[in-house]
Amino acid sequence: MLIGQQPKDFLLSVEGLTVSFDGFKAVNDLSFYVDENEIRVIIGPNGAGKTTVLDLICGKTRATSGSIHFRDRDLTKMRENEIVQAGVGRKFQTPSIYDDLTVFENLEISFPRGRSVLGALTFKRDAEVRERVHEVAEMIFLKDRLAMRADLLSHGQKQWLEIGMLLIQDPELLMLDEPVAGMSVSERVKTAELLHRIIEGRSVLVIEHDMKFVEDIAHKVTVLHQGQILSEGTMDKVKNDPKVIEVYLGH
Ligand SMILES: Nc1ncnc2c1ncn2[C@@H]1O[C@H](COP(=O)(O)OP(=O)(O)OP(=O)(O)O)[C@@H](O)[C@H]1O
Repeated sequence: MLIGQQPKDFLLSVEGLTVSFDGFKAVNDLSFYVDENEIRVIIGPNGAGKTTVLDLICGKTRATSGSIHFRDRDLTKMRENEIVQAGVGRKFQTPSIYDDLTVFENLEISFPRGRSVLGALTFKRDAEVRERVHEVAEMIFLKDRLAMRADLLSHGQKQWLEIGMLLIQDPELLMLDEPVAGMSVSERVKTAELLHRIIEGRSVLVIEHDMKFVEDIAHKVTVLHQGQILSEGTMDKVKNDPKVIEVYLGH
């Protein structure tokens, strides 16, 4: 085999992706590729198609044409629950946690069922779940809040808890829609730290408007405009791109 002639192994390959709503192409022949262990941020003006791209990847919206390969599986041919099982986790803007359960319980119920070897003893599974809950709680800065009811957490802590509920399922691709909206400055800094921690063994795809946060987390930025890529590359490259300044950053 010749070096340099093999296709690169991307975690996610989006190719020629298009979706039309009554003839309006919200996403129009879009192609982009996400590496393993990459934090990719999608930015762009309102209505650019950012949320629709995440909806297409998680199977909430069906593509009109194109493909979304997650390793070797085409997500456009799979149902939402199959996509979750394949290792794609998605967090929406509003946290969907169980307010009347504790932090521990919220994490515990998110642990995937039936992952242990069939016939494993219950106490063994319980120990495994407990260990994983503690591991994740530590990661999301909530290890001292395990016994607290979720509704007593701050807005930022609720967002972290929901990220934790996804992390406990160990997705290979985690998608987050405006994760720091409504957070304090210190919570934003900690969220950036959290994302850098969790990319070991996974990639993260984030939609974000807060440019300081984007600068802190993005390995690569994709700028969308009218369902197409306007610019792509490092934050430094895109923020100095005259096209991006004209349609987005200059406003
Ligand atoms: N189910 C739908 N039916 C019809 N039009 C839709 C549908 N979903 C999205 N759109 C349209 O597609 C376009 C892209 O919307 P989308 O929400 O993806 O943009 P966005 O970049 O996420 O914007 P924002 O930053 O405001 O969240 C918009 O014009 C929107 O009105």
